[in-house]
Amino acid sequence: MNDASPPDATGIAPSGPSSPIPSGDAEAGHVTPSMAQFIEIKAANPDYILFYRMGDFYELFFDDAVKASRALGIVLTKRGKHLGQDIPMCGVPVSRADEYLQKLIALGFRVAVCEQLEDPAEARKRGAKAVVRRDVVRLVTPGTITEENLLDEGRANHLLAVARVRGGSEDEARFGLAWADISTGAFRLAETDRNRLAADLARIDPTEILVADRLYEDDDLKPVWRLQRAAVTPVSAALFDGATAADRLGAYFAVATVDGFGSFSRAETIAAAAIVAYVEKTQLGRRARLDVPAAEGSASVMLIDAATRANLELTRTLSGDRRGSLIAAIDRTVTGAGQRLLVERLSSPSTVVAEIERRLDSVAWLADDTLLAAELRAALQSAPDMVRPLGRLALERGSPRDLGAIAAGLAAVAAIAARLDAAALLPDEMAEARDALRQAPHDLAALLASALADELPLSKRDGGFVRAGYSAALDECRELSADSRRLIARLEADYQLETGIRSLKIRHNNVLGFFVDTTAVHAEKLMTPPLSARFIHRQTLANAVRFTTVELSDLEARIASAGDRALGLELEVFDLLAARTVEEGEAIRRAAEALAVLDVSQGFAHLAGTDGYARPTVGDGLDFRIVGGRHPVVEQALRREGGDAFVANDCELGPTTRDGDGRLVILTGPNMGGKSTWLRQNALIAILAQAGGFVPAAEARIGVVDRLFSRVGAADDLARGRSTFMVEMVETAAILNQAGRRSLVILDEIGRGTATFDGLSIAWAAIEHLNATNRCRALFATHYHELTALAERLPRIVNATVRVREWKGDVVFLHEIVPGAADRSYGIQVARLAGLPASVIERARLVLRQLEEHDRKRPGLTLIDDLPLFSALKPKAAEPAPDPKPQPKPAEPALPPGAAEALAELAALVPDDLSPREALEALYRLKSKLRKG
Ligand SMILES: Nc1ncnc2c1ncn2[C@@H]1O[C@H](COP(=O)(O)OP(=O)(O)OP(=O)(O)O)[C@@H](O)[C@H]1O
Repeated sequence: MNDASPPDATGIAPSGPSSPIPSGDAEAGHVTPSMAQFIEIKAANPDYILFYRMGDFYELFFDDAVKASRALGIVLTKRGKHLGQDIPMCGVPVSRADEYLQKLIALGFRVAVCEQLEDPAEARKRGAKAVVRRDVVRLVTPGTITEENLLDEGRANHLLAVARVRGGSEDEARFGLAWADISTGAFRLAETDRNRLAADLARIDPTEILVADRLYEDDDLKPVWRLQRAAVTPVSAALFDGATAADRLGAYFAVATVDGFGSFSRAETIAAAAIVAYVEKTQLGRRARLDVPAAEGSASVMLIDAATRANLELTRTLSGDRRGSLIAAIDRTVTGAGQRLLVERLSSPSTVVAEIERRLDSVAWLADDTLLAAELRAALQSAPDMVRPLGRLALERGSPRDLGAIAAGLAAVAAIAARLDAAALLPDEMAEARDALRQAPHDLAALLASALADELPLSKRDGGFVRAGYSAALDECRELSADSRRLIARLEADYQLETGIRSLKIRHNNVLGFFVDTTAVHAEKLMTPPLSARFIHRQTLANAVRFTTVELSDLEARIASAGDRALGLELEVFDLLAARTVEEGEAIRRAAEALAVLDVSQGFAHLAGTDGYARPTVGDGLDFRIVGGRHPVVEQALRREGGDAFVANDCELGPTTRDGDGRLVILTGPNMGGKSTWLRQNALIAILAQAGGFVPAAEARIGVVDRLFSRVGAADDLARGRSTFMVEMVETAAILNQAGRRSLVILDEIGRGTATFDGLSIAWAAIEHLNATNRCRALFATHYHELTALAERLPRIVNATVRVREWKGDVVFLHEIVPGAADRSYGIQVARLAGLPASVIERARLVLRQLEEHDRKRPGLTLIDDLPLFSALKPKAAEPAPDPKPQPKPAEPALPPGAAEALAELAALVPDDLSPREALEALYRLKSKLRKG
């Protein structure tokens, strides 16, 4: 489809006063005033695609046109020449600009919207060559959008800045993170280090990341930027200037010092100042309302690195869909704000037991009082989002519908507050929410309800949004305009009578305004005296002739002026209502947050009721005891398919002794038995519990997990030149280097991507390291049955397996996890189920029998049994102490007879002195020596 405007589609002559581009005959080297204007505006916004307003189109030129036409799939054309070269150009109609903006923003582009600031007629008054005044009115970037249709209702839109503050050495660099959602005003800060940086970015999941140029080019950080889904925007180092950061931040919030906001680290303050500077820059003087920044103690959230987050499919699946993710399975919220809060809680599960308990108390209370929960749910369903409309109103980008949303939201707030007032003894979190609802500006709600019409237009310029009866002056204007319409109807009847033309009509269009319309047959009559004195000819078409009259023109002027006046009055009412709403912004925002909290709680309570989720017990110990646990996503999928029910399974990872560390379970079992499912479900249960939700289990007791690691599934990362095995090893390295005593680690089939013995050895050593050095709670699924021997030697390691039943040579999966070790993987049976040709299966059985026979004769485990214990203890960083027990020398391999003589000759050979033929002969000689010996 060709959406690009043709070169003259603007209706403005290419070389006319409003065109920045010279016409085709412009001389090479000559720059017209209009071209100079374009170049100046573009030069001021070099990093932005410039949407250049020309009449009904936004035109794009030069490189912008090339990039955008490719990204948007619109036709690239050319318009005129600059310095002797064709100027590439494309255009998008103003009426569809949002749609194109959305696409460009989603692709990570930034757009500068440049408008005509005066009518072309105004410009012409200054002279034939005068250029229409234009300027950029808005910079649109992924992290600073506020439009409803550009935002995802259920997702926060975070703009994030990363500031680095160096300490004495490279290792000591600290990173300040500041992130804000200008559509809601949320503004947070955190400090992190190089190790945790990627995990924190994955947790916050921004849409745009700001970094200083130098950081953007930093070799150590480049891989981090490359991994982001967000647009990473390098900006001038001036935005991150440490010396002025606190003052700039204070100036944004109009306070003399930011000390009152809380204690921020230097890195956090610098990042926060970069955010406000960028917001100011992109909003061009309009002040986006942001909350006072709140520092988030990094110790208060469970850290989940990017790979784990992706593998566990928390908020989206590996293929990027919400469907099939954890959030899609457990989300029972009914509002956009509730959904956003749920995503935030799942992405950053708490590690503070008191906070988790507060949330769980609300869920438990609502799960108990199902009647109140149902009423709350119904009331929330009618509560539109208030925070984003409020943000738009504050930025003077609001519409009557935004006011309508606030009005409807406040009505829901009042209803819910009244319902909660009637409830006795609310838990703390809900009581706080109720208080915030009570303090909502209820008089504003009444004002909006009395002022706004039932049907509201998208744009305030369309008018008609003020309710009749609200403003006497407006009602008068409207009556006048309605009256005039009645007068027109009367005039039409009079003209019909006077002319005797029954078919005569008074019509209206945008070009002529009101006119008298007759068929060509009757026109002659109106064009001859005496009627011609009254009816003034305007236009002749094929079947119609159009006239005007003095009365009609007068009436038209009256209607237009009444309409203008009415619209003017409506706009005044709008400004007043918007100003009142923005004044009450704080209270509205608090009420909206309270609704989101209630929505998340009712969502979890609803889920508990429909899906049988239970309240977990979360404590400060190292417990991990799940009874009857299920996988939230797999369980629902099985239910949907209507096949077998999900088999619930227990998991015990708590310490075996009073002050001991948690356990490590080695899970062996058949392919397709349910190993991966079990591993993941236990991680998901921990996340849900610490997010403050009920969990899919009969019982769950969890000692707070501070960091969750997983190594499950594997995919090539060819873009970064990493094979599947390499990805696996990089992720395993991160776990072994970082997991601590409070962490939960799940590892699925470590080492399977390489030769059997290499893989087994790596898996073996990894388990020893987890046991002795990380000392964390861990689940380790493997097909290396040899590893189960470790459970006998290391007390914290236990074996578990998945039960199967063999039936007439087939395998039946029972999906039941039981103590013990598997002796085989049933891989061939699974391959048969998958439809491998019968001949291949038969052959595989034969090969397997032979291999097993061979293995029985030369059992490989003796070597492993001989390995020293605790070999994975961390080596001391200081000078190595002399080893008290010298390591036994590896046994010399027995050499074949004749080898010594052959080796001696080999040592004496100088390959460079030999011709190819002599070399070959030497080789034969050496071989025959070996044989003879
Ligand atoms: N507890 C369960 N109850 C019912 N069905 C289950 C259960 N666990 C797993 N399944 C079913 O079995 C399938 C295979 O499970 P899963 O991928 O966890 O097996 P696996 O042991 O990890 O297999 P492999 O070793 O081949 O990777 C799942 O897709 C699911 O349909």
